[in-house]
Amino acid sequence: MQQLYSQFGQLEGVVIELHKELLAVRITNKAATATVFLQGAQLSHYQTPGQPALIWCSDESDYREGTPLRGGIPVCWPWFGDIARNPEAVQQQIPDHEGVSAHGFVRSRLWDVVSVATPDPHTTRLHLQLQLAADQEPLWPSACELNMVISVGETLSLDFSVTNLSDKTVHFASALHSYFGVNAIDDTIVGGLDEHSYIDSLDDWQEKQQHGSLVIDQEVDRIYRGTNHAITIKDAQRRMTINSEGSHSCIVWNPWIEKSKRLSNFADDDYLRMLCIETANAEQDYIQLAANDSHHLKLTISSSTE
Ligand SMILES: O=P(O)(O)OC[C@H]1O[C@H](O)[C@H](O)[C@@H](O)[C@@H]1O
Repeated sequence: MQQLYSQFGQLEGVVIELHKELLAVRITNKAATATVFLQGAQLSHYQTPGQPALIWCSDESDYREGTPLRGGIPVCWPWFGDIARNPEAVQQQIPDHEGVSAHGFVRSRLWDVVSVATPDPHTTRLHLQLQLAADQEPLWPSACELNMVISVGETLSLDFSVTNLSDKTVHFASALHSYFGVNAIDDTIVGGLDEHSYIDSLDDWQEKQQHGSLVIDQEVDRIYRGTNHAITIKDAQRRMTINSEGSHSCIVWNPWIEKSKRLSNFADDDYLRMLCIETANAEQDYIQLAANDSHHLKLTISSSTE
């Protein structure tokens, strides 16, 4: 912490802080506030002045090493959800599937801070990195470099990139598992999914078709296909817009009443105030990355009250 503080803690609007066992960078500039944890490069908070927080994070998160926070934007990599539900090519990259947790392993790993910059009073840019050396990771033997650049300003943007440093093509799935804060889930409409097909994981992984806007009035856990355009979340207070690059799939998830009771670090009624729209490379949209190539998964979030 001392070293981080002397490197980056002197910058105006940048505070290095400890939440129980976890280090975080707290950012304040003229346009927004944000908090990013070094564990998992996980953003937990983003808010613009006079607006409710855009990103939701559970008050029950326990801030322990090895446990991702419940909320914010966890990074899922190199598989999404249950490993057994990933494409064969992704599963084959992982040597041993026994007892592995959902959503890969990098969301609970400690990332390095490469730089923090404030190019102007309205923008702060944080660059985090995770180096995976060849044959050092039980769950990922190929050498890869993961970078996350988070820009905090009037909009929030994340650029998650993977560079394949091995001499073979690698295959992976990924997601920026964003938990959005909503005023009331039963007064929330998701736009941008009309006429898209999706996989319904709650109905035997059947393929279905979305017609019109999506209203959340029950448990929802779906992988939408072909979502390489803006998606909107409209509640009583505002419209949030999610733009992505390098992604053709997104997951829409709300645990609703019964699953909320079973979820870790989640209050029974938290489902009323959150909705996950996860910018992803999931299911058939998994990434095949040649040696020395990089893939960028980018997400930009903005909101307006009109
Ligand atoms: O509890 P976690 O491992 O963080 O997963 C939370 C949720 O993530 C995704 O959205 C999945 O589609 C859900 O099935 C899962 O319950």
